[in-house]
Amino acid sequence: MTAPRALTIAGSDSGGGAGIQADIKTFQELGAFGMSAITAVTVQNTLGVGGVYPMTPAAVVEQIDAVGSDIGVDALKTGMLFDAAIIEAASARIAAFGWTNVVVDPVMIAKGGAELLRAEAVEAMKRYLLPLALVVTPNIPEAEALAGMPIRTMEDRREAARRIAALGAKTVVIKGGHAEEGAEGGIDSGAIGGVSGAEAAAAEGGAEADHGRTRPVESDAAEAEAGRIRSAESDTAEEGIAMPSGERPLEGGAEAGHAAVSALRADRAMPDAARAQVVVDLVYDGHSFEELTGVRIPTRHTHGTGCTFSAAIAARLAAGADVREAVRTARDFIQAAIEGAPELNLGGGHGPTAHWAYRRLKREGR
Ligand SMILES: Nc1ncnc2c1ncn2[C@@H]1O[C@H](COP(=O)(O)OP(=O)(O)O)[C@@H](O)[C@H]1O
Ligand SMILES: Cc1ncc(COP(=O)(O)OP(=O)(O)O)c(N)n1
Repeated sequence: MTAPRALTIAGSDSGGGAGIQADIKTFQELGAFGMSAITAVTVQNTLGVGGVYPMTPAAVVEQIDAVGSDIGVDALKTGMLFDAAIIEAASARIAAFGWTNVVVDPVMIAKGGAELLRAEAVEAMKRYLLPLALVVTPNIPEAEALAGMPIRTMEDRREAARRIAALGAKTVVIKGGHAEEGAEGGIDSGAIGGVSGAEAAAAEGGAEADHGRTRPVESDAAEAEAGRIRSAESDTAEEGIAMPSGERPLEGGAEAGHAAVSALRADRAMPDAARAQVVVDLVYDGHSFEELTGVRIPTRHTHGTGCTFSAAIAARLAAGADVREAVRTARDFIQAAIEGAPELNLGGGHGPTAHWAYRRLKREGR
């Protein structure tokens, strides 16, 4: 019996908040032994990306082969892959090793605007990598690029998830960090608007941490029978908001955010301003949708959130969790990490998240 083994194929972030560094920290926090195949070295801090030095595809392959042939891999994630040649080479090795616990974070553009994937490489990602993905975790701009459509509403998000699943990914998680949930007309049909760093910074300090964390919004017929608010059992059925079994209002802290998340589950009629206080990740397994809702933390310290989220999924898969459990744990992990970010207080720009926060909450029994 070996320890859970997790590999990241991604870029290095000298600032330590994203990329390989975030992945290895996350693996460690969740009890997986972390390994890396570095695709590019970025010159990066909280203020942005100052340079990108890609590896050759052969060097990436050698790293993958070195760990795959000796140590072994229970789950892997991909992050910044930079160009089509690296995507094609890495995909070929993943397929050759027969690895199936594959989490693809289709990193394209850093929050500061730097290009981490060449635009022409999107086609290679769709062709070579997505068919190998057990889970793919695009943010909204990435989902737009992969699905080839704009995303303004939750129904758009569902359609984009269907299109991305059709490319071969078994589970699609369209993350909501870039969305202002239900800014118009509700979470199910409302427009999705970008949240700028400046807006987030302006709002910072407006709410303290929520320790209630992720509340799944199920879409399944059994839940409906149990008297949930609304449900959908499949892609074709009505999809909507339902209250998970045993659900109680969130407790303690971030009162406005709590109220928004609770209202979202209990009553679809709520002010737009309140809806903007939730963050929703949409999960699609090819059959049904699930919405994971959490309190939106008003902070600019979200550097590396996508890397951390996907690494947490991979770590849990490496330990034997199923996809559903892995994604939920990852959502809780990133929520805790963002809540803990202000205590780090690092850098003058978009600061990193606190990778140890989830473990600390667990240790405290929360
Ligand atoms: N302000 C926030 N408050 C709570 N969770 C957030 C916030 N911003 C992002 N997240 C969560 O972090 C994860 C990464 O989301 P996102 O920021 O959309 O990805 P990326 O870093 O790839 O752009 C998702 O689970 C999302 O729900
Ligand atoms: C080396 C490297 N890889 C990925 C990213 C992007 O990280 P992500 O979590 O998607 O979000 P931001 O860091 O851009 O906020 C990165 N910056 N560097």
